Amino acid sequence: MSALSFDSVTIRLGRRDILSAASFAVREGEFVGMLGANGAGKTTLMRAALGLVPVAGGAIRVLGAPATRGNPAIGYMPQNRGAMAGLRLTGWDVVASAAVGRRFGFAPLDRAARREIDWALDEVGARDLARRSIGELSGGERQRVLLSQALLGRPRLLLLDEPLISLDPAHQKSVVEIARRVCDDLKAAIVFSAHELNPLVNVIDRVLYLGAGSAVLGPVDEVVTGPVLSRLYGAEIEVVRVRDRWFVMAGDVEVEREAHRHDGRHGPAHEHDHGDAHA
Ligand SMILES: Nc1ncnc2c1ncn2[C@@H]1O[C@H](COP(=O)(O)OP(=O)(O)OP(=O)(O)O)[C@@H](O)[C@H]1O
Repeated sequence: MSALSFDSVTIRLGRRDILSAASFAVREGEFVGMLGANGAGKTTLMRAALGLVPVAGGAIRVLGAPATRGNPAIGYMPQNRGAMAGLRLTGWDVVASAAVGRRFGFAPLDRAARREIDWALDEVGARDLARRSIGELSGGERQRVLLSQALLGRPRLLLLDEPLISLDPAHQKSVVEIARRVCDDLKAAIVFSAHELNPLVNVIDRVLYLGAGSAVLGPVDEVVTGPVLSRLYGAEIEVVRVRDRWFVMAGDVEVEREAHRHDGRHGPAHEHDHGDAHA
């Protein structure tokens, strides 16, 4: 059984096919890095797995069952673009708000629920951080707290939407390493979207690349190649590897780096800030 499978899935938004008869299967317990140009459909793919975006054709299955809303087997960390900067709630309260809303009705948290929240915070090394207000944490610290929110209920599939946004390299490294540890500890499959391969390349099991309506999943050295990426980007791409760093080049432009630079990541929250961490 796969953790997440897309079987000939077409997703149409407006007049555009974001995915066009795309097929791939994420194995149970594997860590998949998801890449693709801005607008390739990474967020849409996650929202479709959550049952929030209808498919125009094909079938999505999560752990063998059709994708539906509110699936407790999925932990979801939506994109966060800084909307929490002014928030005075503690990290613990933010994580608890998911527990209250999602799994325990609106009753006060009982001891088991509180233990689960503490466990999730420990899992990402954020129990102490969570005593502080979420608005005063650094971007990397905040991402760890938000990641713990997605762990409540010990899901078998984690969908993490761009956890590295706006983080410096040191924080990127710590978030990626924590995700790897969570993957191993929980034996959960992870789909982790990102704009650049390099922060992920040494920890992921396989890579899922989106583009031109297609999705290609496989080992990094089979997917991140000139021919495959030229098809997905619809442009002549050359992949250059220097020791353990990968450079995806269109002529003399480094594609992933340019996309990141021009996508307004450092500005205020925008339409992607769905603000809803519930599956
Ligand atoms: N409700 C909608 N109606 C029409 N088009 C939409 C809708 N939602 C998203 N889109 C478009 O679908 C495409 C895929 O968007 P999506 O957010 O999934 O891409 P992404 O790969 O996550 O991009 P980014 O890397 O910029 O976050 C984009 O062109 C987006 O503008």
